[in-house]
Parts: sequence; structure tokens; C-alpha cells
Amino acid sequence: MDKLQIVGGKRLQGEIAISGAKNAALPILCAGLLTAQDVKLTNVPHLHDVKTMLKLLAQTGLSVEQDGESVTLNGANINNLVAPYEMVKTMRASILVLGPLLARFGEAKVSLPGGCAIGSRPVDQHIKGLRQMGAEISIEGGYIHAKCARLKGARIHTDMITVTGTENLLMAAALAEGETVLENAAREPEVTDLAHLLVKMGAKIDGIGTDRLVIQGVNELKGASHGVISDRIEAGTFLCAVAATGGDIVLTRTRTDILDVALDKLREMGVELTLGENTIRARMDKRPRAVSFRTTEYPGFPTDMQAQFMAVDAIAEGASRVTETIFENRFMHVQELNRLGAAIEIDGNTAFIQGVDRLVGAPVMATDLRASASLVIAGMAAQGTTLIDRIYHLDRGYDQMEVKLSAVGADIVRIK
Ligand SMILES: CC(=O)N[C@H]1[C@@H](OP(=O)(O)OP(=O)(O)OC[C@H]2O[C@@H](n3ccc(=O)[nH]c3=O)[C@H](O)[C@@H]2O)O[C@H](CO)[C@@H](O)[C@@H]1O
Ligand SMILES: C=C(OP(=O)(O)O)C(=O)O
Repeated sequence: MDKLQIVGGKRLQGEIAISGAKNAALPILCAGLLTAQDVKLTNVPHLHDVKTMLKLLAQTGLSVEQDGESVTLNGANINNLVAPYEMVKTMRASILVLGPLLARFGEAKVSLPGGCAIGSRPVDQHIKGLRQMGAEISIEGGYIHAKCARLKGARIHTDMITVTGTENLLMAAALAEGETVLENAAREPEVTDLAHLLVKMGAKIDGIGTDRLVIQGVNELKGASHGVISDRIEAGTFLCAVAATGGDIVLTRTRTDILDVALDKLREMGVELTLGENTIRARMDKRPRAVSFRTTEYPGFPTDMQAQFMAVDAIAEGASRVTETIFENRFMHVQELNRLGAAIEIDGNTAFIQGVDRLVGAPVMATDLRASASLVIAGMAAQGTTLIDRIYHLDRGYDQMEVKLSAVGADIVRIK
């Protein structure tokens, strides 16, 4: 198993190009199932999750051609409507094949994803919504088996805001008969990116970017070309790195308009930010100030950036409080940060962080994707050497993180 070895205390300086967003690319790849024509995608990041998704899609009969960051999909010969457990268990986004397969072929059998390290992560709202659209759904042997000759539009109000649920129902509604109204829809930029692709494919969607999506179903969708949006979480992660280590970095190929809260919190920490059209320059030459926050749905503070900001809070001046409202168990990084010398205590879904003067390198274990990123940041800020084990979590969602960071001066190497 690969490990990362980091020698801390290096100032960061230089440019980092941000990759396409994992959480946009995965649903967008599934949209390839909705048409018999070519869907041509660019800015698809090189990630383990993207590889897994392409493998899952290819075994349905979807043709996949990949050339660097470009992927062309063709769904003219889909002949297998099953997403097997072996694949789904490694990547929860696999559930996103359910809506498209059911809507286009009238049937789908998808393994239930189950929980993961950060929480139980049920998919009851996906199932409820599809049932409202007329699907017959049974759950047997760990599989969701859904059938419906043609889905019918419905008014669906999900019990909570669900990102993947909105995406699944949106893709299903695009090919349903009549009008679907998705109330309480997720407004995350990744949902919006998927909606923009669907519109290019001929879908009729109103209210994009709001919490009420109105979809007039069409009989067929066509091919389209689309560039995946830039990864706001990757950008936020590198900005936290510079907040923790100090330095002067410029992020390129980024989006400044979808990072609002994170940028506000970084400014509060003392990071000097200069925004260009697709660039963010971040300068930091002092100890960060502690910031408190609470994760919520977009446009609130993203749960996917909680761990990285906590790593900065760990060495900041002052005390802070971080409340996680999306997932019940997303504090796995706390124990590991404390192994590096952080002073963090957890009470229910709130972490209390007392900033310490210094962290000291140690062997630590990555437990999930963003927890891994927080350990990389902490390791870069710590004195001495940090060895991070189980970085396959990191490879799921970051495109060559150690390569990008060493190019701007971090001392970080992958040990095979
Ligand atoms: C709203 C939110 O911030 N969602 C995050 C969630 O998306 P992801 O799509 O994985 O999760 P959801 O948005 O669906 O879940 C939000 C909440 O609703 C609950 N739920 C969801 C669906 C369902 O059928 N039943 C149910 O109870 C979940 O357990 C969770 O507490 O994790 C992703 C990966 O970390 C993040 O990128 C998303 O920002
Ligand atoms: C936890 C994440 O992803 P996933 O939903 O694929 O587990 C994430 O993107 O932070």
C-alpha cells in the first residue's frame, strides 16, 4: 500500500492548476447512459473514482474512449443493467447509474451502497422519488431492483437536501413522461454542472441553480460536449495548505464564484486573496487566526472542506468550534491530528479546537478522502517527518496531489 512521506515546514510558492471536480465528473459520466449518441467530456480528472466509474459504465455496454482528460461515451449498445456489489462498494457514486438506466431502459439492478467511514449514507430518498415516478422497486439480496415501462413525471419533495439524490432524480426526470418538480433540490455547483450538460443533451430544465427544479421530460436525449467544472474542494484544500504553511501561491483553472464561504473563512484566518477571472492568488506570512464554522448544504460551508480547515485551526492562534451537520461520523481525522500534537476534543457533532504553537510529525493513518487531505496539510505544517498510511483514500479524489504540492515547494514523496 502506498504511503506519503512529508517533511514539514516548507513555504509554498508557485502555481497550481486545478483539475475537474470529482463530484461533478462522476454524475456527468453517468449521464452518458441517457443517450445512444456521443457524449464528449473534457476536464475529466485523473482519479481512482473516475477509473472505477468508467469500469462500471463499460460493463453496462457503454463504450468509453479516454484520451488524457477527455472522455467520449457512447450508449448505443448498452446490454447490462446491473451495477454489481464489487464495484458499488468501493464507490458510493455508483448509485448514480440507477436513475439513467431505469429511465432509458425501464429496468436497473444496482447494489445498495451501504454506509462508509463518515456515516450511514442511506439512499431512501432516491428510492422514494423513483417510486413516486411510478417505478416498482424491490430490495433483495442487497440489490435495488427497479422496473417501470416509462417513468412518469411527479412532484417530489425530498425529506432533506440530497446532492446525489437530486442528481439521480434529475437524470430520471429528463426522460420521464410529463413534468417533474423537484422541491428541496440541492443547489451545489456540481448539480448545476450536470443540469447544464443535460440541457445541452436536449433536456428541458427550469430553475437550474435553485432549490426547485422543473423538468419537462423528453422521449430522447442526444449527444453533447461539455467541460467538467473546476474542483472547488481541491482548490480549497490547496488554499488551506498555504494558510497552514505560509507562502504565495496562484491557483489557475479555478472558479472564484463557487468558493464564497471558504474564501471568506480564509480571509478571516488572515490569508490575503486576490481573485482573477479563473485564478486565485493566496499570500500568507503569519500564523493563521482560528475560525469557527458549521457545515451545511450549498451555499453554506461544505462538509468536504471541514477536515482541511480543521487542520489549519489546529495550529491557529486562538480557539475554534467546528460543527458537522451533514454526516454523523466525519471527525475521523481528529484522532490523527491529535497524534501530531493538536488539541481537539469532540462533543457530539462539534469539535473544539485549541490552536497549538506547533505540530510534530508522526506516523498517521488516512481514514477517508478529506481526512487524508487534512493530514497532508497538518504534515506540511508540522516539524519533522509525517508518514501517512492508506493514501488510497486520497487517490480516490485528488489528481496527483503530491506532484502538485512538490512543484510548489512542499517536501512530499510517495513511497510505493
Ligand atoms: C448536502 C451535502 O452537503 N451533501 C454532501 C454529500 O453528498 P451525498 O450526495 O453523498 O449525500 P447527500 O447529499 O445525499 O446526503 C445529505 C444528507 O442526507 C442524508 N440522506 C441522503 C439521501 C437519502 O436518500 N437519505 C438520507 O438520509 C445523508 O445521510 C446525509 O446526512 O456528500 C458529498 C461527499 O462528501 C458532498 O460532496 C456533498 O456536499
Ligand atoms: C466523501 C466524498 O466522496 P464520496 O461521496 O465519493 O464518498 C468527498 O467527495 O468528500
